[in-house]
Amino acid sequence: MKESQINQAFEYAKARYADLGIDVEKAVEQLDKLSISLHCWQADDVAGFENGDGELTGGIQATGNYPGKARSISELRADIDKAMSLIPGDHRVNIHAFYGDFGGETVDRDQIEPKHFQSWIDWAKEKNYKLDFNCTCFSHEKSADGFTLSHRDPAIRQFWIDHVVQSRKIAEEMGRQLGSECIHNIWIPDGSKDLTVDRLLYRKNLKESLDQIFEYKTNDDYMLDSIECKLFGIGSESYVVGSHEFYMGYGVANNKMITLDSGHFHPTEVISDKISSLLLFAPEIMLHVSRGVRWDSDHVVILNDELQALTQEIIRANALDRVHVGLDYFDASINRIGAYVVGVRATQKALLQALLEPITQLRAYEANGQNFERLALLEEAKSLPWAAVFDYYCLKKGVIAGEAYIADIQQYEKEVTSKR
Ligand SMILES: C[C@H](O)[C@H](O)[C@@H](O)C(=O)CO
Ligand SMILES: [Mn+2]
Repeated sequence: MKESQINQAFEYAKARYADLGIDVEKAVEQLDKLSISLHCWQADDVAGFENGDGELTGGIQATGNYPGKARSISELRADIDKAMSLIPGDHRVNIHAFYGDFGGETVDRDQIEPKHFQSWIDWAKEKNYKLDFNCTCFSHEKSADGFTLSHRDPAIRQFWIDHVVQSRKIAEEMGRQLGSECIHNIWIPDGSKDLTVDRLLYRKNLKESLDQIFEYKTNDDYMLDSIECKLFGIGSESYVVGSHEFYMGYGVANNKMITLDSGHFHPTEVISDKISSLLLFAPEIMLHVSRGVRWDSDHVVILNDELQALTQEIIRANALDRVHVGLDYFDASINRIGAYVVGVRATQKALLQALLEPITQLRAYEANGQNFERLALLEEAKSLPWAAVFDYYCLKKGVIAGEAYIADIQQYEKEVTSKR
């Protein structure tokens, strides 16, 4: 796309949106302030760097064997840098605890410390990224029977409690050094393949473990806690301890942020409609935007109806300061850098569309009971020239606009990832 074409299309878009009373420049400014948290685990199929051949467990699976996955911290960082170069704006990187820089040492999960993540912090500082963090309660011998923080054995529970406390300290240090609150997310795989009779016992254990974890007080200026539910996993089809009701109850009772992962609910259940409810009861929301296809399959995020509904709900609720947008998928069947870029750009496009929505008029129609008019304008808004505004935003940020980024990723594949 030629620069002149982009500018010309933008001028038309600006005028078209102005007809509807929408300030396109303001929407671009707002979009530019929206940081998306890029999950580090797409680049290496959730392998981590504790030990090279560790099996991925916890009921999640990265399917596919596309060549070129990152095999080391430096390869992973280079891939993220490449993806970031094709995404307009300043963003965050979301790291799991088993991605520590352990320098060849064996450091068990309950022993991890901020020093094992200093090189991540230094890299983030240099590249102007902010960081988010997660404890890793899977892919470990002490989670092999499917239970961690809710385990029947108090010694195993204590091991995972210690791990999560250490992880929260690391998150706090990341936030302190980078000057931006690091969100620490707790997701655990605990659950059973088949009918479980002592459901209350495990949930009681989990509640007590969380209480103990949060007894360690962190500085809210540096880190924020979030808790993530799930409906089922592979091998935990019948029972998951940390269900939606469990964490919603815990979060509301204890003033904790709730993480909503689009893949963690019934196949036809959407998270977009949960936002306006949760905002009334929970302090903040973290989103793990994913795309489940038939199950929590973690497909690459695309600009589909649910992504649009999700961003509309955030913008309509004026909740950009309380809803944090992160991605969570791991597709090992396609170019992994491409997977990042497609997912983040789709999320940005959805946010932009939502920012450009003729909301004042839509609200007026709704208040007057003019439901045909509301429906018609919602339909018309879908084909307004928002794509021209996104191309302009890319141009303004010095990032390739349109599909031309495909060739750039192909080049990186030829020169870098195909040689791994
Ligand atoms: C790597 C995990 O997928 C991630 O931490 C967690 O958020 C999840 O969604 C598990 O299904
Ligand atoms: Mn998730």
